[in-house]
Formats: sequence, structure tokens, C-alpha cells
Amino acid sequence: MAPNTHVKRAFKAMNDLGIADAQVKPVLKNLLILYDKNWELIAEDNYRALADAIFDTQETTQATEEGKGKEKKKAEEAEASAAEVDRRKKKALESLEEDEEDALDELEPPLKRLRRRGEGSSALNNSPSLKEHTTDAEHGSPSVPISELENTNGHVEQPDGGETANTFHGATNDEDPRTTMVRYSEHRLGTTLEESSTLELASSETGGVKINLSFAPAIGGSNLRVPTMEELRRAMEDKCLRSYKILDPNFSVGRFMGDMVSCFLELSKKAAASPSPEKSPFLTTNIDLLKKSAATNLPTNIDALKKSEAPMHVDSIGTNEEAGESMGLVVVPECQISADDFRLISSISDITLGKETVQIPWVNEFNSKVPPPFRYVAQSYVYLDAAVKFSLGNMGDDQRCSSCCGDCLAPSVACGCAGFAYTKDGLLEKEFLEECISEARDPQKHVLQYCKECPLEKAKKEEILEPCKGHLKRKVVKECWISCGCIENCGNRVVQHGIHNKLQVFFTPNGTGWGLRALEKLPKGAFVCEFAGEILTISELIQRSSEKLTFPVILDAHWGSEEASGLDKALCLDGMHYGNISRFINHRCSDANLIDIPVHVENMDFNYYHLAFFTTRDIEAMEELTWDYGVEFNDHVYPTLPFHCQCGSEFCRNVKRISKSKKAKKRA
Ligand SMILES: C[S@@+](CC[C@H](N)C(=O)[O-])C[C@H]1O[C@@H](n2cnc3c(N)ncnc32)[C@H](O)[C@@H]1O
Repeated sequence: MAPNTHVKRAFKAMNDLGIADAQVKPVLKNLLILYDKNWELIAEDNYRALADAIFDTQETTQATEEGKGKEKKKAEEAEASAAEVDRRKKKALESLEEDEEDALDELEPPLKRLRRRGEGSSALNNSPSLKEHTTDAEHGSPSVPISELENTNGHVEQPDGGETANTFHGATNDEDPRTTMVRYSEHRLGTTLEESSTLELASSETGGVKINLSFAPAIGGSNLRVPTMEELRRAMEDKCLRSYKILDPNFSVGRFMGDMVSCFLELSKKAAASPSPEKSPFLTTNIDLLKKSAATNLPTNIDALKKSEAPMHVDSIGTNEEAGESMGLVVVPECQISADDFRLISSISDITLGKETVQIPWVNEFNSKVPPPFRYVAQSYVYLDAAVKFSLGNMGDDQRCSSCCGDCLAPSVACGCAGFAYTKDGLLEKEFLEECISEARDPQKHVLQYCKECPLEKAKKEEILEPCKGHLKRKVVKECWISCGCIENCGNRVVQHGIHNKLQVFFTPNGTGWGLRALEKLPKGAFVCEFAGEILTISELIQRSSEKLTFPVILDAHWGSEEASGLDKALCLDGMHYGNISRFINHRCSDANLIDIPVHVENMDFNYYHLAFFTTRDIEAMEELTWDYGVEFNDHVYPTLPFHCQCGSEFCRNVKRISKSKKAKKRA
């Protein structure tokens, strides 16, 4: 691609985030030097590195300017008058007025602008009007009650007719007679708060469930000014954009808070319906944790709630595994999680962070552990040296079906792709699947290919190179692709369309850590997910495995062939650091309910870049999904940490090995 095109694309991606060219240019220049003009890296993840660098630069500049202005500000602070407070308050109140919004557009943080782009649709039509709160000064109460929340039409939002969750509160147009506004008193806004106060951020309709923010001016400093809700909302949205790259135009902190209240309500209703106290630990845990938070001087309620959404690396936090403690809310000291870990944290409702077309939640019903941090990728990426090549020009006629047209699996189309691997229901053909299962469970009965210099043997780096143990000439699915004349939803395109079943990552009760399960019944031959991760050469994998934990699979299609020989051509996938949900699939010896099958999508040569999991039998809802990693527990070819297999299968190779060695010891 011409350099100019790269640059244009980078500018365009940043413009879409609301970042002006002038801000992009200097940062991009530096990044190009830093990344040695590697555009692939820069463009990765929709120019994430560039966006991060711009935000970091902005933060640094801001911090420098803040430093310079500190001294000056101190002097000015002393002169801060009630009139100034009035002016700010008025501005915040007016900021939501439609006609002013356009004028402010350029000054607004990018997220706000993005959000407003969607306002013609549902996003802002449903958004609540913003209000101020009154203090209960007359009654001497330190808490700040809020009124019912109304939408812009003046109606109380009641989506399901029951108790509803209100959302974040902020400034509103105080001239609007339709709104019922409750305000902070001028006095409260402009003066020091003597006692500890609680600011209500969101509330259910009856006030049964609330999100409060506690603040104690006595501790925080005597010149605290309570920000308006609008100020707080803007600052939060800006922060969300910068820290977590929440770019959905419909995202709003208000909704987020409201959703949190709704979820809490729903869960507590469910828990109340459950007869067993163990099944409703949410509230008790909450209280316990808040007690702990108070005892350990942890941040207040809102932080505790924020952290409940924030899984962290089990090793990097002080997890609490006292008997019976639920995962409902987890409070951990902030200092024990790094900023990077925090970014890798997966959402409890969707571990994919929106990267798949379906949401995949996670749950831990046994202890307070949370999934390990990793970067979720829906498709594989080349790490560094792997020669992953596919080009339309290099695709020979023998590598594509010449008769693809319409839906290749439709009865009227006599296409060579029909009946090869998939049925018209998108399942694997029975015969094809059975052959794959037989290959995997009994490889010795099938055709093995032998390399002259086996990459796997070479990888062991032993003094004397062992002969190749043989590689299966595996059956491969060939999907139609853009080079075919068929339609996008042709029945011979399954894996490339991604996950579509309801799945869940869960903490297993049998000592194998996290696992993956189906939340609905799956028929035999159904596609579940791909093994996505980083594509590495074997030598890169060996190097990596000596430094850190890996979870690799070998992409060894046709390794016996001349072209494929050599450590740098033999490829593998590592799903440990960049990966998808397959990194949670546990091993089961021999009779696993998933099988991994190579899939050709873009290329048909000796390597394949897609390894997909299909069900080997019908699966029940809530059943754990497992696959046979193909490990032999007595060899160390597989460059991952050995584990003591707990699969429970009657064919468990680990159990057999243990009992064999016990017998041998007895005989000796
Ligand atoms: C790819 S990860 C699977 C997800 C993993 N359970 C987790 O908690 O992240 C592979 C690791 O899971 C554990 N594991 C998988 N299958 C197992 C089994 N049958 N028995 C014991 N441990 C297993 C081992 O620690 C193994 O190294």
C-alpha cells in the first residue's frame, strides 16, 4: 500500500474517534519511528496503539500544564467567589440545551460527540433529563436524596412495568415545567461540607436499590466543591473513552449506572425466589465486602461496585476464598492491580468485550477467583516471523471451485462444494465428522507422513535428532471464500462467520480451573468456535515457552511435504496472551465432546491458519465443552506446562500411566 494511503487511513480512524489531524500528526510521526514503520502493528485493533499514544500525550501535556498552573491556581483559589460557583453551575445546567449543544460540539470530549451522533435514534431519545439534587440540610441529614427520574418527555421510565432503574443524575433545563427537579441548594454548592455526605448516583424507582458515592470533606480537603452531575458525567465518559476505549455511540455512564441497578434488582429478585441461602449470597456478600472495605479503608461503595465488574488476574490480587464467599462482588485493594491488567479485564457479561457477534459471559459460583487477563481476539494474528501468505493471484484453479454460485449447498446448485463437509443446516456431514473423530482417537490406524527433519523433533534441541514420529494427513474442511462466485451466506461458509451459540466461561468444580460450557443444547457436528491466537513459527514458540506460559496448538497439516519443512515454516498458534474463548476449553482424554478440525478459508497450501472446534455428539445445556489436547503425559513435546489430568474419562491416559508406573514399582 502506498505510504500516503496508510497515513490517510490512520487519520481517518482517528477522525472517527473525534481526534483532529493536528493532534494525530506529531504522535503518528513518533509512532512510525518507534514501530520502525510497521504499519501492520500500527493499524492493529483499529489503530489502538495510535489512539493510546494520542491520549497519553494529551494526559502528559495536561499534567505539565496543570503543574505550571498549580502555583497560580493556589492564589486564585483563595479568591474563588460564590459568583464563580453560580456561573459554573448555571453553565452545567444549560449545557444540555439542544441549541447550545451544537456550538459546544468541538469542545466536547470525543465520547460525548460520538454518543450524540446516535441521538437521532434510541440513545438520547431515551436518555433521562438531567437533574440537580437537593440537600436535606433542613433535616440535618448528610445524604442527598434524589427524586424520581424522568425522561425528556416528562415520563418516568418504566421499561418493564415493575420497579425501574433510574439512571445517572445531572443538570437539566430548570425552566422546563415538565421536569420535577430537585436541586442542591446554593449554599451547599458553594460552601464546605462539614460532615461526610452521600451522593446518590442512580436509584431504582422506589429507592430500594441505589448507587451512592460517599465523600468526606473533612478527609478529602476543606475546599471541596461538589461537582454537578453533568460535570461528573462528562468527566466519567471522557475517562471511559480514554481508559477503556468505549466507543459505542450509545454508551452513556447514566445507562451504565441504571443497568447496574437493574441487574442488581433482577438478581436479588431471583435470589429471593431461591429457597437455599447458598444460592442467594449476593446481598450478604455485598454487606460483608462493604464491611471489609470500611475496615481496610478501601474506596467507597461506587468503587466497590466498579471492582465487582472488574475481574483481575487471580495471582495478582488478594483473592478471598473463604468458604461460601460468592463472586457477586469482589473488592480488592486498588494498588494490587496494574493499569494494564485493568485494561485486560473482561466484562462479566461479555468476556469478548464485544469482539464476537454474541456475548459470552463468565461466572464463578465457587470462589472469588476471576478469569486471567488476556487480550480477546476473535481471529488469529501473526506474531512476527510466521510466513502467513495468501494472495488471490497465487490461488491456482485447483484451489478453488469453479462452479460456486448462489448458495453452494442449495439443492438447485450443482456445486462441488455441496455435501463435502457441511449439511445445509450448517452441521458437519456425519461421515466426514466420524472420519475426523476416528483420526483423532486412533491416529495410528490412519495415514501418517514422515518429515526428513521434523520441526517438532528439532524443537526439542536434543544432541541427536530423533526421527520424525509421523504426522497425520488430517482431513481438512475447505470453505468457500471471497474468491468464489457464491453469496456471503453460502452454506459452505461456517467457521468464517464466527461463534453463534450461547456459551459461558465458568469456574469448574473439578479442579481444572476455568472451563467453557454450552448454555443451550448443541447438535452433533455443530461449529462452536475457532482456536484463535497468535500465529508463530515453531522456533518463536520455543523461545516464548522458555520465558512465559503458552497455550499452543501445532498447525501441522502436511508437514511431511518438502515445502513445509523447516522450523520457520512450521507454524503453531498460541492462545495464551491473545486468544479467544478456546483458551478456556479444558482437556479430556479420548472421549472429549469437541474435536479440532483444520479449516482452509483463504489458502489451500501446506499450512492452514484456522483450527475449528465442532461437537462430536449432541451436547446438553450447561455441559462443559472439552477437547483432547493430544498430549501424552509421559512426553514433553507439547511445550506447555504439564498438568495432572483430572478429566475423569474412563480412557484417561494420565490415570493409565500412573497405575502402570505403580504396577512397575510394585514388580520391582
Ligand atoms: C488452555 S488452559 C484451559 C483453561 C484453564 N482451565 C484455565 O483455568 O484457564 C489449559 C490448562 O487448564 C488446566 N487443565 C485443562 N484440562 C485439564 C485437565 N483435564 N486436568 C487438569 N487440568 C486441566 C491445565 O492447567 C492446563 O494447563
